[in-house]
Amino acid sequence: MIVTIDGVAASGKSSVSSGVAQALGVPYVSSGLLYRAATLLGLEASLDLHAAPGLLALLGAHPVRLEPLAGGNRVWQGERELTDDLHSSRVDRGVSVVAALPEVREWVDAQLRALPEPFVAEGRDMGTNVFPHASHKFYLTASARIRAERRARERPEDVPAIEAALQRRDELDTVQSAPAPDALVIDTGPLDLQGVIDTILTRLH
Ligand SMILES: Nc1ncnc2c1ncn2[C@@H]1O[C@H](COP(=O)(O)OP(=O)(O)OP(=O)(O)O)[C@@H](O)[C@H]1O
Ligand SMILES: Nc1ccn([C@H]2C[C@H](O)[C@@H](COP(=O)(O)O)O2)c(=O)n1
Repeated sequence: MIVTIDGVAASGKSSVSSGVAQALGVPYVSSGLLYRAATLLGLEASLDLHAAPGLLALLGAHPVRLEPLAGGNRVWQGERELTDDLHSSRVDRGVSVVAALPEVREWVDAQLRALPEPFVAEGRDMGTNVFPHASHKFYLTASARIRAERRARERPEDVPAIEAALQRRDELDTVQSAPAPDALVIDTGPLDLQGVIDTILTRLH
């Protein structure tokens, strides 16, 4: 069984996927972390993030591994854990560029499709491109302002600045971020986190 949870930036994908996965007793897979890892490593190596060959050579020479767990994902490059370095504003600024590269998307998709079922997969195109035959598909939305207010509780930045950054990322990610025609679209604005999780669990039972 594969459950896909897609949505725009900061819509709650990771938090909701973790809650659903824990309730189901299965791992959840955060596809965005692989794009973030490629971005971080490219930045650290001072590579041109627009150029796929250098990024893929780097990823091939030092493979990145996603460890999906129900409570959260951990990302490794050899013995080095990258997880805590993947949600910086610096990575946020570069990741859409990396995620726009077809070769990098193929690299991510190959890793995701190799994972053993069952799991919950979250991202932008899990229900459309990566797992079109998933048994249950969901798509999370909320206004940019609501998403920014939620993110502001995590990061010491002001809400208008976060809102503008989220809107920029929404625009940059538009191509791969459309909901699957058979996905249930959930406006999370009126719901708290547990409310979104419960909405999904109700549909799964
Ligand atoms: N329905 C909700 N009500 C209140 N807070 C929420 C809700 N959903 C998520 N949050 C909070 O909003 C913040 C962003 O959520 P989360 O990181 O899961 O989003 P995301 O879509 O995975 O983000 P990104 O696209 O950056 O990976 C977190 O602090 C999370 O706890
Ligand atoms: N399946 C996916 C997952 C993520 N991306 C892009 C879009 C984001 O800009 C970036 C990081 O994702 P996040 O951690 O914010 O969910 O990666 C994508 O194109 N496809």
